[in-house]
Amino acid sequence: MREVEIESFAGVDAWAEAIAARLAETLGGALRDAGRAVFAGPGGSTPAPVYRRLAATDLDWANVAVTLVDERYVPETSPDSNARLIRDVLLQGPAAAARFVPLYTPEVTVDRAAAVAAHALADVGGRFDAVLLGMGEDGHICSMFPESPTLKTLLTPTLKPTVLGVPHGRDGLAPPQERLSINLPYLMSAGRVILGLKGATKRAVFEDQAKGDPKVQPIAALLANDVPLEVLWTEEG
Ligand SMILES: O=C(O)[C@H](O)[C@@H](O)[C@H](O)[C@H](O)COP(=O)(O)O
Repeated sequence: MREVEIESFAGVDAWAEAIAARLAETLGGALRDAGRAVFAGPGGSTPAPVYRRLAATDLDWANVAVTLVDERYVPETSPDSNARLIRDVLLQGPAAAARFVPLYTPEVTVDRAAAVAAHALADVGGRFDAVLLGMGEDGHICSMFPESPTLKTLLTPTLKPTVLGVPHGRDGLAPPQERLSINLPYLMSAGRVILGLKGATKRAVFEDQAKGDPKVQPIAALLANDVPLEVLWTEEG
């Protein structure tokens, strides 16, 4: 199990600036080396300050594909939609030129939507250059929720990178949503994975979960499977 240093930042501005700069650096490197880049990010309440800064970065955004690490199984008109957050906050200004690859597909089952999303991600290379993750206070990342029936499959390191449908019931939303989530192999094959944490509670959860069982605890799985992980934290919750 790898040890990962938690890098501390005094305040959300410095924290968001540092994360956005590292994501932009990695995307810029992929654009220089391969002429294209792929970014995957989360929804939730944490990433917006990072997305605002990343959106303003001077990159060749027309050659960047932007996608999600997970999605609630709702249309973009829903306030719960992660795609809506990406379109409203990240795909603005210079970044509006990026190609967005959603995970949600209307009028199918969540598992059919996951198969369509897996195909769409494979179409943009089946690998992420830069990934931003958030974490819930239960230690979930992406839609890898404790005790979810899909958790063990999502955390199986030997599968190919893919997207799986996640039954509702564990995400703490009201009403609980079915979800779509990338699996651990997508994080193992990524160029850079940054986990952004805010507040003392999430820091303590990370430190506790890091010692856990990689078969059923996502943070432990990140550390046990050589994910190129950096953890950036700020006290400001
Ligand atoms: O769909 C989502 O909710 C996110 O993609 C999810 O993976 C998020 O990163 C965590 O739930 C943390 O959420 P907060 O940032 O709101 O704490």
